[in-house]
Order: sequence, then structure tokens, then C-alpha cells
Amino acid sequence: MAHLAAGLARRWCPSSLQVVNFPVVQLHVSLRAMRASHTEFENAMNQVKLLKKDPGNEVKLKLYALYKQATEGPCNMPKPGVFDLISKAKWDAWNALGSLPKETAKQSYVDLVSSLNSSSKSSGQVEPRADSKPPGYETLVVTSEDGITKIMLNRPTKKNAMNPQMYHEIMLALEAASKDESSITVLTGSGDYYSSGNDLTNFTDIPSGGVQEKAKNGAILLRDFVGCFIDFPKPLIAVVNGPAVGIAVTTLGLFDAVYATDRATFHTPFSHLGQSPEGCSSHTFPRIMSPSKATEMLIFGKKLTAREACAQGLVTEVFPDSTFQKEVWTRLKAYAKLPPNAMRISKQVIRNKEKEKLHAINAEECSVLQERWLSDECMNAVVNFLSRKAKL
Ligand SMILES: CCCC/C=C/CC(=O)SCCNC(=O)CCNC(=O)[C@H](O)C(C)(C)COP(=O)(O)OP(=O)(O)OC[C@H]1O[C@@H](n2cnc3c(N)ncnc32)[C@H](O)[C@@H]1OP(=O)(O)O
Repeated sequence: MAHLAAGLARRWCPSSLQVVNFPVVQLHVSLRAMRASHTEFENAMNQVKLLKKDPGNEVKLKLYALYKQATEGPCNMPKPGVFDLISKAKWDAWNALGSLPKETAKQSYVDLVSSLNSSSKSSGQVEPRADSKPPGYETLVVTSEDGITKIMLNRPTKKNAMNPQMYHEIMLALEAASKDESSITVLTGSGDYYSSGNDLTNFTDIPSGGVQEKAKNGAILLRDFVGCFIDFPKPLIAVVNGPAVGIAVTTLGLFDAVYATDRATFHTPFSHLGQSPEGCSSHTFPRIMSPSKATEMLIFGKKLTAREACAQGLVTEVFPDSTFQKEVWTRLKAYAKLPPNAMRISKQVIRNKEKEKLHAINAEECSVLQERWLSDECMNAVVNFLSRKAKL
């Protein structure tokens, strides 16, 4: 493999950049945070060239693949011949990332380089092992056992609110889960909340490109994020361990089963926030619970208890909080023993007929939200939330 190293070393190249931003509220903010990701990506590429020693072929292939995915998107090269080992190894690494969104690949590239740097710094310039594990997630805890990959939202002090990094990491974790050895995938939360939805501080950065650019990029990110749920190939189960708000509720319509503790509540305060439905809920909720029940949630912001959400079809089954985790995981471990291909193919039979339609609905919802995020109604609502504690 030595020539692979030489071949890879020769062909790492700089990248173009894209900055993903979020919808905006005119607050006193610095632009540093947004440029950080722009700068981070450039720095990461430079740091790669300065690595003291070869990080090993596996890591180099991963860096190559993430760089190509971040700058060109899904693998667009013809598959090389079997005898062209270097090109074949690179093609395989890039192709393995599938439809991973560019922004997620960019973030993962930065994370991997920083882990290479931190391991060499913390160990006194001892180079990372060639088979060093890919970097862990910062906002998730992802585990895989008993045929189940569990993705746990891990910002409990912020009620598992979804910030930019969490959106990216959930997409990355779903992409990895779609290809790992597990037969089902579970999303759940740590602490007392499942998730309080979009992190409203996401609105508080104004990029140099202005508010329109920010709203546009926020809509792109949301579309990629929801698209991952639409396309996920294995049975996807939500274990709703507590209250859920906003996008954490609407995406439940794209799961294959939803199990909730009786402590959970389901709240989509979109009108209160000057926003509009996302996560394909403009289609899935009327279909699941009837147009009028969907209106009560999505337009009037009615908060449902777990039992109400179950009665309306959004939740599959409700369990007493005292026995919730034990009962649900016993059941999921039994499900995970079923033939994985049969489960995956059955999901395709059930879901594929709606996939294209869901992607179109997702695109439409994101386009409407892009405008909503620029409205006074939205900006005022977010300012009220962010300043509420100052009023106490
Ligand atoms: C680009 C993608 C866009 C996708 C768009 C999606 C639309 C949505 O998801 S809209 C829904 C947005 N979420 C909310 O509106 C919920 C806001 N949070 C709350 O109303 C309350 O925090 C909540 C009822 C969830 C909990 O209330 P409390 O029990 O009183 O706890 P605290 O409010 O003290 O929360 C603890 C801590 O967490 C921070 N927090 C909680 N939720 C969010 C959030 N969504 N965004 C940002 N921060 C959140 C809260 O500010 C507290 O922080 P500290 O004050 O620093 O302790």
C-alpha cells in the first residue's frame, strides 16, 4: 500500500468553500461565528499539509473522500479499473459517502483534521495510529449494539435544541447508520427532553452576505436535513423520552414507529414563532390525523399530550414513564432480530411510492420558511424568546 500513500499524498488539493447560515434576527452580533466555519475549512486543508507524519492510508482516504464530497458532492467519477489500485481506493472511499450533503462532509473534514491535530498535540507529537477511529460526535451519542444503532441527541442543558452542528451530525449519523451492520435505527434524547426543536439562537448571526443569503442557506440545510429522513432505508424508530417541539415533532411523521413516555408532549408553535410547517408535516399530519387535527397543531399550536398524540396517530404507543425505557428497548431488541433485508425491502415497498412527493413537499415547505424567517413576525418572536429571561 506504500504506493497508495504516495499516490494519495500527491493528490490532496485545496477546496472551494460554502458557508451555511441560518435565518436571521437583527441583533447585536459579530460575524466571527459564521466566518469561523469558512475559515475553519481553509485552515483544516492547510493543517493537513502540515501534519508531521503520514496519518495512514485509511485516514487519508477518509480525508480525500470528505474533501471531494464537500467540494463536488456525491461521487461523479466513472469507476476505475480493478488494476488502478490508487484510483479505485479513492473512488471507493468517495462513493461510500453516498448522498451525504456537502455541508456535512465539510464539517466532518474539519472535525477529522482537528482530531488528528489534537491527538498529535495532546500526546506530545505522537502521531495518531493509522487506524485511528473517526472523530466522535459533539452533540450526539451514537452507539450500535444488539442490531440497533441508537442516535441520542446530547445537549440536555439546552433541551436538546438543534444547533447547526447537531443538524450536521444527525445527517452524518443517519448516513453512517444506513450503511452499518445494524438492522434498525433509533433516535432519542438525553435528559428530560426529546428535543425542543430548532435552536433559536441559530437566528442570531448575520453573515456578510446579508439576511437573504442566510435565509437561503438555512432553507438548503433544512431541506438536506429532512431529506435524510425521507430517504433513510432502514426501519427508523423514535423513542420520545420527553417533550418534543417544532422540527422534533414534525419529522416524526417520517419515522416508521414512534414510542413515547407518558411524560412526553408534542408542540408545533409555528404561528407563535411567525413560521410555517416543515418536516413534510404539511402533508403527513393531515394524512395521519385529519386536516382539522393537523390545523390545531400546525396553525393554532395546540400542544398534545402523549396519549392525545397516540389517539391522533402521530405516536404508535405510549408507555408509563417508570417502565418506558425497559419496555421499549426489550421490544426493539426483539424487532432487531428480524431478517434485516426483509425489513429494509418492506420499508421500501411501504415508503417508496411517496418519496418523490415528499421531496417535493419538503422543497416547497423550505421555500416558504425561507421567506417566513425574514418576516417581522418571526424576528419578533425569536427576540422575545431570547430576551425572555432578561425580563424576569
Ligand atoms: C435550519 C433549520 C430550521 C428548522 C426549523 C424548525 C422550526 C422549529 O423547530 S420551531 C420550534 C423552536 N423551539 C422553540 O420554540 C422552543 C423554545 N424553548 C422553549 O420554549 C423552552 O425552552 C422550553 C419550553 C423548551 C423549555 O422551557 P423550560 O423548561 O423553562 O427550560 P428553559 O427555557 O430554561 O430551557 C433550558 C435552557 O435551554 C435553552 N433552550 C431550550 N430550548 C431552546 C431552543 N429551542 N433554542 C435555544 N435555546 C433553547 C434555554 O434558553 C435555556 O438556556 P439557558 O437560559 O442558557 O439555561
